[in-house]
Amino acid sequence: MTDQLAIAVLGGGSFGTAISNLLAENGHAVRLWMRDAAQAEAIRSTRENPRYLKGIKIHALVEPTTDLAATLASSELLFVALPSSALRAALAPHAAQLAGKQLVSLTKGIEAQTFKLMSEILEEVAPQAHIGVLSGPNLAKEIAEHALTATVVASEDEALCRRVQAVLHGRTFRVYASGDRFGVELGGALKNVYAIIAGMAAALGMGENTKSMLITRALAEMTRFAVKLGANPMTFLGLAGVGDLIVTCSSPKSRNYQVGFALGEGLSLEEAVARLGETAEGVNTLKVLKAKAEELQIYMPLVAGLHAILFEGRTLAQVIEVLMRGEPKTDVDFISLSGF
Ligand SMILES: NC(=O)C1=CN([C@@H]2O[C@H](COP(=O)(O)OP(=O)(O)OC[C@H]3O[C@@H](n4cnc5c(N)ncnc54)[C@H](O)[C@@H]3O)[C@@H](O)[C@H]2O)C=CC1
Ligand SMILES: O=C(CO)COP(=O)(O)O
Repeated sequence: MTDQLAIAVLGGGSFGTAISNLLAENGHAVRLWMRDAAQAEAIRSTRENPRYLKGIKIHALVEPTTDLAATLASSELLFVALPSSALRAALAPHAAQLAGKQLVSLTKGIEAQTFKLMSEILEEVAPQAHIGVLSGPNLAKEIAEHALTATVVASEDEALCRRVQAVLHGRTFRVYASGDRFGVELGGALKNVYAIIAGMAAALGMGENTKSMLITRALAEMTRFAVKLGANPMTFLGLAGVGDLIVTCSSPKSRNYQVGFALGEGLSLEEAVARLGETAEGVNTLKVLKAKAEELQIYMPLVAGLHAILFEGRTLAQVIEVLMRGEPKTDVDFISLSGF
């Protein structure tokens, strides 16, 4: 073991499990908290998480647990990999135990009622904690299979960044640091929406020019939005911006892409989400992003188009017609909008 730091991962889904394994492979004992006792018992006895990460052996240093209070009390560094819809409700009752701890959000979503990012919720719930986020092109299954991967840890707290690098950086996983927590986190949340669009385009057999146009215009759109909210546009050229956008918009392993693909095959949104049976943050993010873009009057035609298809009864053909007929624009207008 490299040191005796007490580490926990909250959330027994595919990402929480994959990150726990990386920490354990680096020599750290990890408590992996999940709410489902049967799942914890299954992991303990079979050393696999078949529901969320089939076929991956779970390291002996990963200890599944269902006791959240004890896990928080005994850990100094906590990685939070809960769905965005669950994060606040899971942690708020335990706020007192989080003071002084290092909390790193792995969750790529936006809270529906408040438009808060997950690290902002952590900050609100635990104002005395040290807060960071981890984001990048990080498909859980590939991480678990030791595909060479890079990520970004972002925080104003340099000691937190250094500690996360120390415990997670490894033979197959590079951890870069950033001071732009907001930009890194926003990139991870926004790209999920565009992955749904990319999945639809793939199901409809659209060409490579179309896929490239979609990804590039998605980057322009999400950067324009982020700049308006005060983020540094340069962050969107990094791993947590264009890096994550590329992987999620081009891989059938992405759950958001899978939802889009199912929609493109003709399934309803409810059917597509039910068939997936895992977290696809982009559906909720689409709703809140559309409302926010309208409120702030930010031009986001791809977001508006997907929203029109999923929630306003428009057909794909109608939306494509509107998008392609829109007046010609400047290519990289979003950069010139920045104050950086
Ligand atoms: N899977 C991936 O490749 C990656 C996922 N993420 C992010 O990680 C977050 C978690 O996603 P996954 O692990 O992929 O999800 P998943 O769909 O694989 O698993 C979700 C887990 O959360 C648990 N859960 C749901 N509601 C809960 C609640 N109220 N209290 C406690 N546990 C609850 C489920 O039981 C399950 O264990 C998401 O925000 C996702 O965007 C980020 C990077 C990569
Ligand atoms: O964020 C991810 C990869 O970086 C995972 O994407 P999905 O949630 O769409 O599977």
